[in-house]
Amino acid sequence: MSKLFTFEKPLGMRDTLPALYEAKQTIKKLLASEINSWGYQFMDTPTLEYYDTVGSASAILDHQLFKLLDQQGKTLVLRPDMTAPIARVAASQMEDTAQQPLRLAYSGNVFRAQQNEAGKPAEFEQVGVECIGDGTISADAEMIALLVSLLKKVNIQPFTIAVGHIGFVQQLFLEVVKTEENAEKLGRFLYEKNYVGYREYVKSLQLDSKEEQRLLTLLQVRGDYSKIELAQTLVESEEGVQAIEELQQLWTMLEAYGVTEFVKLDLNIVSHMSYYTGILFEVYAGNVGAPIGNGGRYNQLFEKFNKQKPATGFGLYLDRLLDAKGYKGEIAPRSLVLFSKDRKLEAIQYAQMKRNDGERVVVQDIDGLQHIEACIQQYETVYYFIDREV
Ligand SMILES: N[C@@H](Cc1c[nH]c[nH+]1)C(=O)O
Repeated sequence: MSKLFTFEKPLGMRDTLPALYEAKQTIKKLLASEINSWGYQFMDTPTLEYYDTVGSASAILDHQLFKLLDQQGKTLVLRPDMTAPIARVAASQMEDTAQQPLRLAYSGNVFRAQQNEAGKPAEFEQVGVECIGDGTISADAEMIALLVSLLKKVNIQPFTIAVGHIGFVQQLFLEVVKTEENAEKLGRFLYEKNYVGYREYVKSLQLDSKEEQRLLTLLQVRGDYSKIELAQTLVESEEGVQAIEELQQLWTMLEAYGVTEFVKLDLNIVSHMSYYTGILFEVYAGNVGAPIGNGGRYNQLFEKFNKQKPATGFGLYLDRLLDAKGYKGEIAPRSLVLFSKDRKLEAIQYAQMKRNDGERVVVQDIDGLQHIEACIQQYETVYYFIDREV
């Protein structure tokens, strides 16, 4: 085995060096305090879950799961998202009716295997919330309003939240192409944001021109809220009409929150998570090409845990959030107390006093330094406790 190989990391795994670590901590603190102030409570779940329960409930493609065996031969997965584990806990250990709806939050690493060196991480941190047990549109609106609050808090400018409705898209597809299979194919093009492929596929279906036009017009239902009128012309079924009504109610709530300037309508959104059932959304910010966060309503996930509970939530991708902020990798300043052995006591006591005042202080024996000048330059302030000439 070559020596180089020993230093390589598995595909998609990354180290976090101090500057990035500190930047993440700072952002997480801001997010957590805002999330707390909306009454959400943070919790944690294990990194490993059973494949049969959480693994299959999480709605991530099977080949993206990291699988391993425990001592009993049961298949485990590294959690590919936080929503399914939290649903497992909520379904089995948080049943107290007085506490419903549950407002839970998390900050944790999730794992999704990558197939090639596309530079995509296979382990990444998400900060998110879940509102469990509330089926009202008010809960959907709360998600979007909370997101706006968080993005303002961490000072990300500009940002947009694109809001769609997976029920609407599915209904339209079923009304026109009739079979689940064809509907799924259409959905896959939208999920990949491959609009050219979608158009070509629609044409290949050889529908009558009115029906073809319905599917093609869907691509135009993206932009400001007035596009809802176009959406209204596309569906006939009760479920389709209900989806439109839900979006209308949502906008009324978003107006009440005063956040509509940050929101646009996008009925082309189809998520990578298959558990969404209603309103869903994606957050875009800065120059980052992929969404920095996403979420939506998932009213059927709890069936996997033998419960009936409506729920909604979202997750923010911490790395992408930092990218959007144009993070420069600066490290918070530290001071240096440099001492020679004869003055060690003085140095240690001085450093302790400074630490008590909230300063970040390194205490360093000068004999332990190979490059004194270079070291000193790393610090904003240097306190000398040295008798001899430096
Ligand atoms: N777990 C979802 C985000 C989400 C949280 N709640 C609802 N959706 C994801 O990783 O994409």
